[in-house]
Amino acid sequence: MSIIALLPAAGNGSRMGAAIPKQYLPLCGKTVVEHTVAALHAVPEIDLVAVVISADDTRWDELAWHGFERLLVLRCGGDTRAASVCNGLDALRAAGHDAQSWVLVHDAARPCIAPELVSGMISELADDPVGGILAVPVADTLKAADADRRIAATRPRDGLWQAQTPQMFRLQPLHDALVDGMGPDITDEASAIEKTGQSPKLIHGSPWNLKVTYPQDLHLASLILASATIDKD
Ligand SMILES: Nc1ccn([C@@H]2O[C@H](COP(=O)(O)OP(=O)(O)OP(=O)(O)O)[C@@H](O)[C@H]2O)c(=O)n1
Ligand SMILES: C[C@](O)(CO)[C@H](O)COP(=O)(O)O
Repeated sequence: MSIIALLPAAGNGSRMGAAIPKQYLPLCGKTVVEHTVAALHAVPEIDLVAVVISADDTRWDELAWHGFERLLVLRCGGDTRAASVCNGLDALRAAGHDAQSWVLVHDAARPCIAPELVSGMISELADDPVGGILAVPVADTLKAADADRRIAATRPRDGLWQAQTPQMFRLQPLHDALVDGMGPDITDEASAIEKTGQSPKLIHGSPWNLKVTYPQDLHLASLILASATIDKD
């Protein structure tokens, strides 16, 4: 049974407000997506790194991908992240990948993921009947805002976690959950699985595994990657 990383990379990055999709923005000498692909490709347990890009993506082919012998590009991005993931799962099944293959869906916009964190996740979930996600417990006090951006209420944070990626589920069950549950409330793979009545496992992630969403996130990601390089030296 193979273990596949599936990277949705077909977004427009509207919240970043850049002239190009954020996955192609420069970060520490490469592009965001190159860092993410390199990190997942460095996980020894992963047999294939499949990247979902838009059918009209013109930037992917400008990058140098030699040396990534387990890399597959799927030009089947959809109108939403969930649609891109679903299309990618369809393509993997059509290519003959086993329905029970483990698939780790990871945002291309999370370039600081540590390969050892992914290996630990794979080991912890290897025999899990459902699958699970990387996440971090909420550490800040949570406030609900009113229309005037004033505090309307304080929300209890006990037991709350912030979901990250990878999110690891079996190929066909994840595909079917996404197809059956597709809607604006499905912002990650786990929410589709939860809709089927199953409870994915929470695996401790890292605050460094941030999603590059706004301009300040790119600066933070560069500091994280630079410090990771220093730690390795
Ligand atoms: N139709 C989409 C939308 C998003 N994604 C991918 O899903 C990941 C997380 O989504 P998000 O951070 O929301 O990226 P964007 O949709 O590009 O950003 P925004 O919502 O600000 O437009 C990103 O790697 C993005 O490329 C995708 O593959 N297909
Ligand atoms: C999947 C995710 O990264 C988990 O936190 C998040 O839901 C993606 O949200 P986005 O609005 O598509 O970036």
